[in-house]
Amino acid sequence: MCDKVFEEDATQEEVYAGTTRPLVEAVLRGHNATVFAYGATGAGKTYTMVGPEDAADPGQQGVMVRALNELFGQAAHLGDRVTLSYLEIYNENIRDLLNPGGPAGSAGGSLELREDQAGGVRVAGLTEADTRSTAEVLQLLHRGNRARTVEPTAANRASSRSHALLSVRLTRAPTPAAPRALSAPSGRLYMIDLAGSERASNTKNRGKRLQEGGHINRSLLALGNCINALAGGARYVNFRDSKLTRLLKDALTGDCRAVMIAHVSPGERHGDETRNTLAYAHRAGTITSRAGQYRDIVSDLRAEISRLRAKLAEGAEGTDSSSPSAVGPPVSMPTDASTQSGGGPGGPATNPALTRLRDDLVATFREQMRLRRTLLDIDAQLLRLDSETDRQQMILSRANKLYQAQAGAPSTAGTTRTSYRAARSTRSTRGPPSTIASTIADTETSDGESGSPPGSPMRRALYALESIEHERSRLVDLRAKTERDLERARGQAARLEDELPLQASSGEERELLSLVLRVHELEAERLALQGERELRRHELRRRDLLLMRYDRQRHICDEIITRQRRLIEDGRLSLPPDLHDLYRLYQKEIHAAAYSAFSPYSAHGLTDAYGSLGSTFTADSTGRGLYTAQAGADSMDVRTSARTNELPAIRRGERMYRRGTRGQRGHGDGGGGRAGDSASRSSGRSPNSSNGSDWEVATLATLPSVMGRCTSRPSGEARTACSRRSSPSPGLTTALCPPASAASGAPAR
Ligand SMILES: Nc1ncnc2c1ncn2[C@@H]1O[C@H](COP(=O)(O)OP(=O)(O)OP(=O)(O)O)[C@@H](O)[C@H]1O
Repeated sequence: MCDKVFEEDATQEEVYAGTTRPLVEAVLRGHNATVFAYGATGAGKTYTMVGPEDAADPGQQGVMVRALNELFGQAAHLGDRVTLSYLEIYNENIRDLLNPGGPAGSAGGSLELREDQAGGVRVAGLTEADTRSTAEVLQLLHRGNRARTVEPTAANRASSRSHALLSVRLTRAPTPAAPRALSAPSGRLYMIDLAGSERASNTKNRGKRLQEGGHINRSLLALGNCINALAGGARYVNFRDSKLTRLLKDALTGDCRAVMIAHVSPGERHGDETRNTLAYAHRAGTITSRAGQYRDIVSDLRAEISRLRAKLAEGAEGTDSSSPSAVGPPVSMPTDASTQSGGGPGGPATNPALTRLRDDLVATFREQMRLRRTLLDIDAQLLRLDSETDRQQMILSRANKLYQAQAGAPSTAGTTRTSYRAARSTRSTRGPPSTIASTIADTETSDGESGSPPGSPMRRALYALESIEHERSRLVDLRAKTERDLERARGQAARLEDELPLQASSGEERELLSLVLRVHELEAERLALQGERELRRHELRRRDLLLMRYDRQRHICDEIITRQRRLIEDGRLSLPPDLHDLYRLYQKEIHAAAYSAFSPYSAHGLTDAYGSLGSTFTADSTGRGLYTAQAGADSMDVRTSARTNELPAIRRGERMYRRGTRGQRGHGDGGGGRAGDSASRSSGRSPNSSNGSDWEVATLATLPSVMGRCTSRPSGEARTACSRRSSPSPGLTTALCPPASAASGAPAR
């Protein structure tokens, strides 16, 4: 669930290094990044983000101070400009923590949110402090922290009653002191100390405190809804429900890496809050989509292009302005012949050292291209495995229920579910899939009593999951190795570029750089296209899964209605007229659907719908997933049952109708719709991409990844935290921290 968990004795430095340092590095490379502290009141969010109020010991300083120190240190070194703003949202009012009184004329210091034409949100009148001195910026931060709304509650002696948002913007300005000027775009880091979620019964808040708690919970709920929508891949996410979500829109979408540090208290009495926090963090964690990694690869490449452009522009400054455009591509793409023979971009080079350098440069960039494509390929395979895992999980949980019902063995099913959930959690921590193996062993040993019979859907799903886990850990390792190789190749290219001015005249140097730039540009376009194509495929798989899920939900609802009706009829209960009308409407609907059910499309739809339980997944030697469809229920059975058992049969008919319609719409091939769909999945092709159908496909808006930090109570209960994933994917991260009641002497909750 969490990418990293921090033990109770984890130091502030460890938590910072495990969660936020990679974000600071990303910001220095021109990305946007966000770190949130989330958790119940008193769980230690402010301690993590800010540090204790009287932190004389630098070791106690929180994430904000550490990140600012590091950013300012690097920025001063590079001559970059850093600006900072700090605000709080208290009772849905925005207050400038660097200027708590607000600008003249503001109502009680409350600032307004304004939307610009591009849909971006800004806070009117918010102070953007511009400083190059680390000491000064820390002073500003402390001043802002002192201005925050803090009140004592039963749960926390100094409870922050507001959400605090610290935003640091890094701007690369071209100055003579900054030789790498324009080498990367500007980046922004948001650091957010959310107010704690709270239960009135625990906090014993009354009056004003209770009202604050209501605002806090409402905005956290709005944030949770956005997270849920993003995690579910929704096309429309409602950020407008609270000021917090409006402000965080940029941080939650687009090219923004994010870490959520979820704070929990492992004490038993905090069980409910811990569970809620973990569920919230887990949901946030699922926003992290591998989809974001495509954009990451491409955006790194684009940053490299900007750097090369800047370098070319710098080189052009001192040369004749009538010479060929320094930034434009004066050379054509290298052909294999030209690059291999040493024939350069501008004709054969006479200087052997320069020829060698050019060949090395081209070879290094070719290697980088190859590695980037490999990364993209691995990500595509991982995406497929993610979808397949979800599918097999659904099959498993369905099969579990069936066995529970048939064998009357809730204990085994329960064990399987629990074990599998644990097994699934090994996915993110890259642990061995041993839990799945032991679950399989469990079900095997309990055969005949309550376990699943050999060859059953449950057993097949477990085996499929086991092979998926093996494949996933192989791919994750391969990805890590490829990233290391890419980093090495980048270093090698940088060294060769540094050697260029020594070996080449400025004209030759610019030509070579133009060549490299052009290669990068073409590569970026290619990768972007490839990535978007893969995202569309993923979106189609996600929608297929969603349809399966809806089918399941409808099936359960139908079952409930049928049984309730039986109860009503058997007990001769009289119905309220409106309910009676609803039943009639329902009956009409399913009858209408039943007629359509026997359309030519139905057989395919039904086979696919029911066959889902019997389909299996295997991975071939290249790691690509193969689907093997197996026969499900056949349409004759259903027609028979339609006569003998009206309600359930009609329900099935309706499902057939919907499937048939979808297949027809997607492929324009009538009854072959779903079959075509299955076939194209088997071959790894998207039905959508293959025929240019009119399906609308939404691309997931993703955060890079979610990290978590869980700190437990200082009194000896665990302090735990979750940290960022190994791969630098964009997303949200989550973490957990302890309530300070023990340390602070606040009353125990
Ligand atoms: N890891 C820790 N080590 C030592 N003390 C801690 C730790 N975590 C929290 N505390 C202490 O616990 C108390 C409560 O922590 P804090 O104020 O950070 O909680 P919070 O989650 O921000 O609560 P709220 O949401 O109510 O503002 C503080 O006195 C803090 O110093």
